[in-house]
Amino acid sequence: MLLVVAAFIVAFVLLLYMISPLISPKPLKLNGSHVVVTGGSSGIGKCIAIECYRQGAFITLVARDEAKLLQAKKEVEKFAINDKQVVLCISVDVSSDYSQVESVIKQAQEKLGPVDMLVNCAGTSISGKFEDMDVDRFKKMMEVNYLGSVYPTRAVITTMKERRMGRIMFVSSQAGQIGLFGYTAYSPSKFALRGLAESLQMEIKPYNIYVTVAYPPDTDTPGLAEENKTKPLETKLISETAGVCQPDQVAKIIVRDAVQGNFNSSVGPDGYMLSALTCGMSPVTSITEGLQQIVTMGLFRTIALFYLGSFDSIVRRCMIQREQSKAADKTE
Ligand SMILES: NC(=O)C1=CN([C@@H]2O[C@H](COP(=O)(O)OP(=O)(O)OC[C@H]3O[C@@H](n4cnc5c(N)ncnc54)[C@H](OP(=O)(O)O)[C@@H]3O)[C@@H](O)[C@H]2O)C=CC1
Ligand SMILES: CCCCCCCCCCCCCCCC(=O)[C@@H](N)CO
Repeated sequence: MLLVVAAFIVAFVLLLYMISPLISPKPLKLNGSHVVVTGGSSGIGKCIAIECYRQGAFITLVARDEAKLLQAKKEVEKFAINDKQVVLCISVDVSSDYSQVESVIKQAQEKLGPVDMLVNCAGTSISGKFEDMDVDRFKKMMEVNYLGSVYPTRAVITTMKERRMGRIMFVSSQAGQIGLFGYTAYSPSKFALRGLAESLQMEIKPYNIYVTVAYPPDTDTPGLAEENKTKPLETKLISETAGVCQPDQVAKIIVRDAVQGNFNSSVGPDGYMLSALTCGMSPVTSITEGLQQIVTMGLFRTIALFYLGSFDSIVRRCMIQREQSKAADKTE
């Protein structure tokens, strides 16, 4: 009896692998392709641009500050692998006016050809306690991190569908998979990207366009340095769990996953567990990934309960400490 069940399971897994070419997309050739990177003048975005350039892509960097863009262009150009490659800079706010975003994308396509891969990396973060943050921060986060990804995507999608090819990448965050102390404004804007990505992927898969959502942990960038200036102690202690990564390493992983057309892109062992645990109804891009999710889900939930317990105790400890120091101040 046991043997029959085992034989069935083996046959089932073999069958899955036989149909796997139907699920796995064909890798994108970066050499000679046109990659647009929003937020390409700094941090993770700049490293993604460098990684694509090293593989022969033509790059459009999009951000607001022109001086920073020019500086980044120089850095990216050092990694040329042939003398035809070009780095184009475009200064625009991706979050404010759709018609502006549409027109700069059009300019970029006229100069470097249709966009093969769009990397939505422009974004910003703010942390703080819910009641301490200015209410307009909540709007700002949604505008930059969410609408700032909707607009460029909207501007490239029609041409991609006509060409029946392309890649769209959204840079979310581990804080887009789990809500944490201090991220009441930031996390929702990163969770929103997941909803957008899943819906869009279902629409454009028949057109051979693949969406990737990346969930990096804390990464050593100017953006993180800025965020750390006002980060609550609780947020710092909790985030330390997943450590700090280097942007070039994060970029390598993200670009590899986008090229392969993987829906999910995570960094490190915590990132891997978080992604398996929060896969929900997201699309699956390889049989191995699907099988891993099935097998590991219960185990990872068990581990997660311990993490959640330790996060709660960090929050409680910090609260008690604050109250004690407040009481001490009063008695002085
Ligand atoms: N660093 C980290 O710890 C993590 C970061 N992330 C996400 O990765 C992305 C990049 O982060 P990181 O490299 O740290 O950030 P940086 O602050 O170093 O870089 C942000 C980039 O986005 C651009 N940008 C910001 N706002 C706009 C806007 N409105 N319009 C156009 N461009 C804009 C900036 O240029 P300019 O200001 O000139 O416009 C800059 O090029 C963000 O979405 C962030 O949320 C996710 C997980 C961890
Ligand atoms: C099995 C379950 C495993 C659970 C592991 C949980 C680890 C949680 C750590 C969360 C770190 C959040 C980083 C946010 C980074 C970010 O987006 C900002 N720095 C942007 O600047």
